[in-house]
Amino acid sequence: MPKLYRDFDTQAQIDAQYNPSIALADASAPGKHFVAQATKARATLKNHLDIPFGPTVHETLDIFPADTPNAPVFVFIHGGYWRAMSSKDFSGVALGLQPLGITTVVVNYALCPVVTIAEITRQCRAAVAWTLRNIAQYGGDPARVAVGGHSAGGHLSAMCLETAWDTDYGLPRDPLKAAVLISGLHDLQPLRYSYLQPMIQLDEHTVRHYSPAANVRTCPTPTWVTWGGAESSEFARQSALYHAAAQALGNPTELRAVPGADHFTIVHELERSDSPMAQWLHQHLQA
Ligand SMILES: N[C@@H](CC(=O)c1ccccc1NC=O)C(=O)O
Repeated sequence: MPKLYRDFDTQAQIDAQYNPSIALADASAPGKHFVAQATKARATLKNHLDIPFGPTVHETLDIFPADTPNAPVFVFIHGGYWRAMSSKDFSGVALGLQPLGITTVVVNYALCPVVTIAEITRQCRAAVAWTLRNIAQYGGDPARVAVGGHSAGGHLSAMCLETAWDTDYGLPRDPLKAAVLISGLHDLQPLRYSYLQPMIQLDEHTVRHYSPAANVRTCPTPTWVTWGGAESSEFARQSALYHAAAQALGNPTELRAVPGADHFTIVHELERSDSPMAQWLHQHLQA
C-alpha cells in the first residue's frame, strides 16, 4: 500500500494523530473549561476588549493589564486549526499571568476558509507589531514583549519569530524577549491529508513557506518548545522538528514536554501562576 505521509497509509491514521478530540470521552469538555475560565477572567480582571489592530473586522485584540506600571507583556495566539475559536475563548490565559505582573494580550484573527493561513499569519504579525507600538498606552513595557500560542497558535507564534521585523515592519530585528510554542504545528505537510484539508486548503506553496520548521531564521529570542506528554507521537515530532531546525542555527530553544498534559489541559498551565509555564514566562520577562 502506498504511504500517504511518512509511516501513515490512511487519512484515518493521520486524523487519529492530529484530531486530539478523538481520544476524549467527552469531546465537549475542553471547550466548556475554556469558556468557564474565559468568563471568569473577563469578570474578575481589568480588561480592554476588541481593540482593532488592523483594518478588517476580525483583527482585534483583548488586553488584560497587570496592576503594576511598565509591565512585561505576553501576546497569546489561540488555536483551533486556523478555522475555529476566537480570542474570547482564551481570555482565561490571563488568569495565571496577571497575578505575576504580566499584561496579557489575546489576539483575534479571521478564520479559514474565508481567509488563508498566509493571511492569518499576516494578521498575527500585525497584532504583534501593534502591541510593540501601542502597549505603552496600556501600561505595558514594549521592551519586554513575549509571544506564545497553542496548537495552530503555536504555528502562528513560530511564524512571528521568523518575521523580518526590521525590513518588513521598520521595527528592531528581534523585538521579542521570549516565546513559548505550545503543541505547535511546525510541519504543515501531513495536514494536507487530514480531515482539516477541506477547511484549511493547504497547497504546496503554503506548506513550503508557512511550515515554521522549514523556515527558521537565526533569532536570539529564548524559546520554549513544548507539548503535552499525553499527546500523540506526531505532536512530539512536530515540536522536536522545530527545535532541531532552531538548534542547527544556534537559536536558544529548549525542548521540554509538560508531563501528563493532553492537547487541551496543556493550556491550563497559563491559567495557574505557579505552573512551570507561567513561571518560565515570568523569569524570561524580568527587567
Ligand atoms: N477536534 C478539534 C480540537 C482541536 O484540535 C483544537 C481545539 C481547540 C484549540 C486548538 C485545537 N487544535 C489546534 O489548533 C479540532 O478539530 O479543531
